[in-house]
Amino acid sequence: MTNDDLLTVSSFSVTYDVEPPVEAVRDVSLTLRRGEILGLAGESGCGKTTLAYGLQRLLKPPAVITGGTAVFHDESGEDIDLGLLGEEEMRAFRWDKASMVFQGAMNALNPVTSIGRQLDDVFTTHRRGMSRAERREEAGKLLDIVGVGRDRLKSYPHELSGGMRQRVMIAMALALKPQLMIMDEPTTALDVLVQREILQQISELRTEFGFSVIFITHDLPLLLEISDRIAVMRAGRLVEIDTAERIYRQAKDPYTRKLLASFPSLTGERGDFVRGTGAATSATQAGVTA
Ligand SMILES: Nc1ncnc2c1ncn2[C@@H]1O[C@H](COP(=O)(O)OP(=O)(O)OP(=O)(O)O)[C@@H](O)[C@H]1O
Repeated sequence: MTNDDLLTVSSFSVTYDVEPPVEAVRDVSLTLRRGEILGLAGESGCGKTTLAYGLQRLLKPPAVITGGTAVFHDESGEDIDLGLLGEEEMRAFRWDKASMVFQGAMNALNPVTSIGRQLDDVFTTHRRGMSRAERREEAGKLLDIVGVGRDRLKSYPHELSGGMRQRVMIAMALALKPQLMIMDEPTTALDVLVQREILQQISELRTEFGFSVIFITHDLPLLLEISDRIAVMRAGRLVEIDTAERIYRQAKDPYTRKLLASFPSLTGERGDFVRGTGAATSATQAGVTA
């Protein structure tokens, strides 16, 4: 392990204790680096969501973590074994150090409270020392950062489009400057253009703020665009983990190659996969996407 690592997952396993039991995550080991976007790919049902929720200790019965560890290497230098945190500590950890944006999160906003107030609540609960003016300033700044704009502080969720509401959720996830953001299909419900814009922004934000992202989707072309590395899961197991470029050009595992081949947009001309600082744009221009 080096200082560049943020999270070390070792032999992590989760079973749904139903009849017959479902071994949803089997013996998964991986290391997440500080500041990287790690894409988690694989067909529906391969265990992506279960792994993400398991790491955040958000699973409910009948799910049981049957083995393994997840250790968070905090920027303070402290190593935090997530399995050893109590419920309260884990809740604080989730806001403070590792936030989550899930599919349909935009519908999780409170419909009868303005978005400014909802952002304010995050600070009132978790940053008790902040003054009212500071909270307001910070909430406005966050709305600017995610492209909603501080003039929307007084808006209610129903006054915003789906894309705007999802951006608000991303602002909330960013509010306490976490070191990790786990995003589970955060943009699938949105229009493709809006989706791209938001992802582009997340990529820029992580460069600015230095947080890591675990990004889950079964949209492999999209992952190839935005991820630094991609982890491929199949039937609960991690079959391959490598840079997006190597996954695209020379995937080692036959299943990864099969998965790539199932996206018509990726099977045409090879060799035109370009990545730069504006990864999403360059890859799109290179014709990698659908
Ligand atoms: N509450 C549950 N009870 C029993 N089995 C479950 C439960 N939740 C999920 N599973 C099973 O666990 C396995 C992994 O599911 P999971 O949702 O983690 O996969 P996924 O890769 O995230 O799929 P998707 O992309 O469709 O969300 C699947 O076989 C699923 O049927």
